[in-house]
Amino acid sequence: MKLFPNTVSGVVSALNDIFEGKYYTDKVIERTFKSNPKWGARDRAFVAESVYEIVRWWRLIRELSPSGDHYHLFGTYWLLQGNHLPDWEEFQGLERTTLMERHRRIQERAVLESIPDWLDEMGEGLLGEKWEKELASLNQQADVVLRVNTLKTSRDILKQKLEEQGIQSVIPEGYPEALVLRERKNVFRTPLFKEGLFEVQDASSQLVAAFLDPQPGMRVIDACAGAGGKALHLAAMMQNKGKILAMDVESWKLKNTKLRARRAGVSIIETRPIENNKIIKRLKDSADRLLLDVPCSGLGVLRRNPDAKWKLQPETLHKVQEIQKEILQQYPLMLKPGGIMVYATCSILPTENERQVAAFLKSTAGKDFSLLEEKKVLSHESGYDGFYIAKMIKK
Ligand SMILES: C[S@@+](CC[C@H](N)C(=O)[O-])C[C@H]1O[C@@H](n2cnc3c(N)ncnc32)[C@H](O)[C@@H]1O
Repeated sequence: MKLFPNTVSGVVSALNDIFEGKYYTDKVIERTFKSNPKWGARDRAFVAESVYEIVRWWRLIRELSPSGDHYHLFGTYWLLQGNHLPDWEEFQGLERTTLMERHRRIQERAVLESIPDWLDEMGEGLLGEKWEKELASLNQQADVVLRVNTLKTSRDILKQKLEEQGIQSVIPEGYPEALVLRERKNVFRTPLFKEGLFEVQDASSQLVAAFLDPQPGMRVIDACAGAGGKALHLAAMMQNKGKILAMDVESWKLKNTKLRARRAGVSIIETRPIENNKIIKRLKDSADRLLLDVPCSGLGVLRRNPDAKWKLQPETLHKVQEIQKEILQQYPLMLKPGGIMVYATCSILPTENERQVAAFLKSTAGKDFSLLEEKKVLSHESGYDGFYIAKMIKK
């Protein structure tokens, strides 16, 4: 594959923003595309994929590169992919045989799998022998998975319409509303997306709404709704009948929920920012179903967000676990007696998952709750993101 100076320069400057400027990869890519409006689909795909893969393999690439210069880092990545480098001045000093020799000498798993030492040690400590396979799986590129909007179409019809646009997909077993694309494609630009026929949502994430067993006409609270991925799924399962209160401490995210609801033809979602704890208390015993899709480390979705490896620190992990604990102490009061609550994370760490639920059930706030079912989804077992879902009932 031929390299072009303008797109390689786009990759290099994106890496600079991510690692020196500390910006998030998805935002940097978005900005890079905006400032290069003339790039075609192939250029964009090259830039996005190169940036994501270099971020994913950052530690290994740095170890193998002759210097920390971002052109050298790009060149190292390019050679590791089995490609040839052009004779550009920026790539002087890079040579395949030396690089491969260095690679062969590396023994440490944390370097080979490109992850910080502390995370590798913690993962092994918490997941034991499953960690190595999980780590390898979390380093793979994620599939693009769609969730069909059953309010507007069916999975078979959507599959057919995608095919007409040249987008091939397969139906995965065990996920009734999912379609997995055969090849990565920017589906957000299709008219089908603009018509609200689907959302992009990983297959594991699609399991969460079903756990809540929402029924048409119910009153549901999604207390950590963010941009509304699961709220939209709940609305479709409820056939757009009843009420969903989408709440979040970050009100700007809820604006996105409203936009997406409009596109999806959903009218039952009401958004409410959580400005203080009074807002929670006023909703005491008001919901038939309560979803706590809590903030987490994101360690189950490293395939999608590899920069979490480098942005996450032991202190931030501790802080997010404290927030999960607080949410579990304060929010369940919104559920009616007899109601069902789901606690979910996109993490694979027991400290964010089953241990949080066990501690809640033992606490005063959890004394009326019992665990009905729990699912620990590991990426190497499912082939999709790592997730945790616990379903509880209130007496
Ligand atoms: C995993 S994300 C939610 C994703 C969303 N449910 C979806 O499916 O698209 C967790 C959300 O919790 C929110 N959050 C953080 N602290 C919170 C708190 N104390 N109460 C409610 N929401 C909180 C974050 O702003 C974030 O949007």
